[in-house]
Amino acid sequence: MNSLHEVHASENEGSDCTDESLRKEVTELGNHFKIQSEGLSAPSNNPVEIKVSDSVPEKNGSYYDLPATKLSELMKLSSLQTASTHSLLNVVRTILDENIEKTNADIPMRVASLLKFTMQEIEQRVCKQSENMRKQSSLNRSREERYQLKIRALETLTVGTTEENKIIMNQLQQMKTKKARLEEEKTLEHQEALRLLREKENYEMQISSMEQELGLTKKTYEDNVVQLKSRNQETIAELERKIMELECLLADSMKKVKELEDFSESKYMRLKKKELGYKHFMDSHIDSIQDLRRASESIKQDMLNTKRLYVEELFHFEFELKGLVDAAQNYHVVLDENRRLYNEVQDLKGNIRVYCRIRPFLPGQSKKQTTIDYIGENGELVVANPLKQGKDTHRMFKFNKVFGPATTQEDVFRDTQPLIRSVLDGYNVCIFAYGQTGSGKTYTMTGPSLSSVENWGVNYRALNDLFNISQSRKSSIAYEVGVQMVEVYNEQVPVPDASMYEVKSTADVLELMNIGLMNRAIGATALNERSSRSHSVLTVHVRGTDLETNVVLHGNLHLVDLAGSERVDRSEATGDRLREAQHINKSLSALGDVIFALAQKSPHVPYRNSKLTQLLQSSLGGQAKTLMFVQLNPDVESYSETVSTLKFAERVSGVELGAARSNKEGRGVRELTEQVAFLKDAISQKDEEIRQLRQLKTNLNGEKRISDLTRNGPPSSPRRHSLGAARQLRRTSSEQSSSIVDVDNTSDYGDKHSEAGSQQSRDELKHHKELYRLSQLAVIDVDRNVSKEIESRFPVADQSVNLNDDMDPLRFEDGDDDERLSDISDSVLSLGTETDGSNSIAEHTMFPETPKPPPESSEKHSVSSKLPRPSRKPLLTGSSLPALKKSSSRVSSSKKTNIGNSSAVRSGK
Ligand SMILES: Nc1ncnc2c1ncn2[C@@H]1O[C@H](COP(=O)(O)OP(=O)(O)OP(=O)(O)O)[C@@H](O)[C@H]1O
Repeated sequence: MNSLHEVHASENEGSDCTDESLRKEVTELGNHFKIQSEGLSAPSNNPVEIKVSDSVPEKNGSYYDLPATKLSELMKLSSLQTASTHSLLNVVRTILDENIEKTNADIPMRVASLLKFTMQEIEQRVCKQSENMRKQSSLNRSREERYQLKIRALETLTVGTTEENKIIMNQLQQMKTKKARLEEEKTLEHQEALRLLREKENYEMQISSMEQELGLTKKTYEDNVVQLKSRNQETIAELERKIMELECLLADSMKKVKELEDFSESKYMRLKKKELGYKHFMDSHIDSIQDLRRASESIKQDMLNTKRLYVEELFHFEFELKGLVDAAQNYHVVLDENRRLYNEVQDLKGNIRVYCRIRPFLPGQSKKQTTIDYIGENGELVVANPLKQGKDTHRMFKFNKVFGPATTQEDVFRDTQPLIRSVLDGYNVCIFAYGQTGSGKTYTMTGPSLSSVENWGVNYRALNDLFNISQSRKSSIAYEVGVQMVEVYNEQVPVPDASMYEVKSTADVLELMNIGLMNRAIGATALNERSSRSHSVLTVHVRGTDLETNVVLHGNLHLVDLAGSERVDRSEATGDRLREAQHINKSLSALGDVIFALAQKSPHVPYRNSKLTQLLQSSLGGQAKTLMFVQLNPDVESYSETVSTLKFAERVSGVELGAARSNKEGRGVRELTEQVAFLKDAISQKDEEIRQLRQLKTNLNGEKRISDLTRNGPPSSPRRHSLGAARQLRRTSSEQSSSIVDVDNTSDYGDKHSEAGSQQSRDELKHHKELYRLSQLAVIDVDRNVSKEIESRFPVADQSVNLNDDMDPLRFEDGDDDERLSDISDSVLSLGTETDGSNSIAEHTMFPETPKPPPESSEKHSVSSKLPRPSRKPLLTGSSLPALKKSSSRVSSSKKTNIGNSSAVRSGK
């Protein structure tokens, strides 16, 4: 090749310098390729190739065992630098293999494996590269040859024509370009070779670091081994020492066991001895225990006996205690029973019941001091004056019942109800409220307002109750309930002919009461804004007929709301109020006198002293059941009034009226009625005889008779005349919506009004009186109520008896003692007198006067009027209410103009 280059160089010498330099380059390139190809692809042929077997041991030797100096020598050898890659890699692989074999540690092994793997890879790549380069080199050689051929051909041609030279030059130029390209490729390959060399260096560095690591690991391992060995020796020494110790301990223990065995042996011996001692002791004590057990058994037995006795005792105590508890529990029952029995005794004795009610302080009076100190459950009441000190400041009273300030209207009525209901059994009942002004009489009797049922007072509740019960009993007893309301104002007595209103429903009752309330005289005083200035009497007449036996019963209920007593200095009354107060006080002191007389069982009871006592006469003196509500104002300023009221009430509670009797008319009455009918026939016969005699006398006397008639009026008795006059009065008052007292009856018993008549008339009168007395006595003998039956059979006689009944709305029956009878008649007389006097009879009735039946012939009157009979007042029904209101409002207006002085009545007198 060199020769070829030289040939080419010589051939090209002198042609031109460009060709020369080109040729040079081609030659250099060819040399380079040669060197390359020789170095890489044929190491064995390389003359400078290092024979590895020359310098390092073959497989039977070891790089590992080589000393460091030898290794550095090898590294310094220039032959290594020129050695083939394959040889070097073989060296690396050998070293690694050796390292792996020599070291046991895992990590160097793995690293070595990795290194080996990498080396294989490098080797493959290097081989591949070498192959490529060899191919390239052979390709280049073939190309070069072709080029040489071409160059020669071209040189040959150059010799030819210039043109050809030019062409060749062009071709040469092309070749130069190609050459430049090839040089570039060569540069690239060179760079690649450099890169590979660098990689190789890197790998070598890695290998050296790994070697270092391996060295370190080995060192550590060796250190560890040394440490372990020293530790092992220490442990062995320690164990040996411990074994020695344990052997010592074992020897000690053996010694101790021996000692313990000796000790336990001796102890066992001692215990054995003790056991024997105890056994003896036990044996000696068992006997004593047996004795004790026996003693305990007997004590136990004693205890059981004691216990049994104790239980029996307890049981006995329990029984007795139970009895006591029962007795204690029944205490209140017994108390109630006692109270009931006491009431029954009172009933039998006919005592006036007294209920005391204390009103609460009114709104605005809360700061006032109370006089009520104690209210007992059994009617005890203690009052005290908190303003006075001392031991006698407390006063105790006892009544049938005391209602405290918190008592409701319903509570009050509940305790009154049985009394009221007895009216339906034919008893006469009177309930009146007494107390100083403003103490709550109207509140108890009427209630503060009718708007709510809770406020209803005794009156409404009583009427409602009676009405309801009468309705519920209507299948067995047919009841007629009539109501009458009168008012006594300024000592003026009620109208005798006040009509009765038949109650058909509760609504009727309410309407009637409202009318009554509207008409009541009230006025404002310092003690009560709405002070009642009159005594109000609500009378309920009940007539019941037993539908089976035909027994008829009559009962009257009088509900009286008295005007309040008052100290005029406190009530600050003047003018009309003062006059009213005087009348009220006068009537109430008269009531006190009557009560005093009754309590003393005095033979004379001064009923006549006031119209009020006349009104209450039959309730206080008859055989009625009477209840008084004593109303108290708790205010300390009313202390003196309270005490005097309570004293009065105490006196009232001591009044014995006698056992009340039911007004039943049974078979006996009917028999008597027949007797009366017989008497009536006899009287008729006598009358007929008298008439005939009178006729005969008239015929005989002629002129004289006519003059007598002119002077003395028609041939009638003075009584008849009296009746006629009375009827005339009645008619007059009837026209003026008022009525007047028929004084007929007064001539029967008294002589104050007997007129001077003929002797004949006197005889006649005497005769009639005798007949009446006979019939009356007969009636009284059997049953006092028979008089009513008699009266019912003699319609004409009604007028005369009506007089008494109407005069005295509270009259239930005739008095049974002469004094009382005389009182009644006297009172009637007084009334009769008063009709002509300044004290006119006030007509406070709210009932319109019902027209009286036309007077019968004088003849008939003259006979039938000989016997009295009760009034047959026409009963109004619900449909009459408008008329009632009309009448009532008229009366009301008359009061407004001149209260208490009925002008109508006055004008009629
Ligand atoms: N139990 C009570 N509970 C609440 N307020 C009552 C009670 N009793 C009375 N009052 C009130 O006391 C005031 C006086 O009562 P009431 O008019 O009934 O007395 P009175 O005795 O009838 O008086 P007078 O004799 O002057 O007519 C009224 O305002 C009434 O509402």
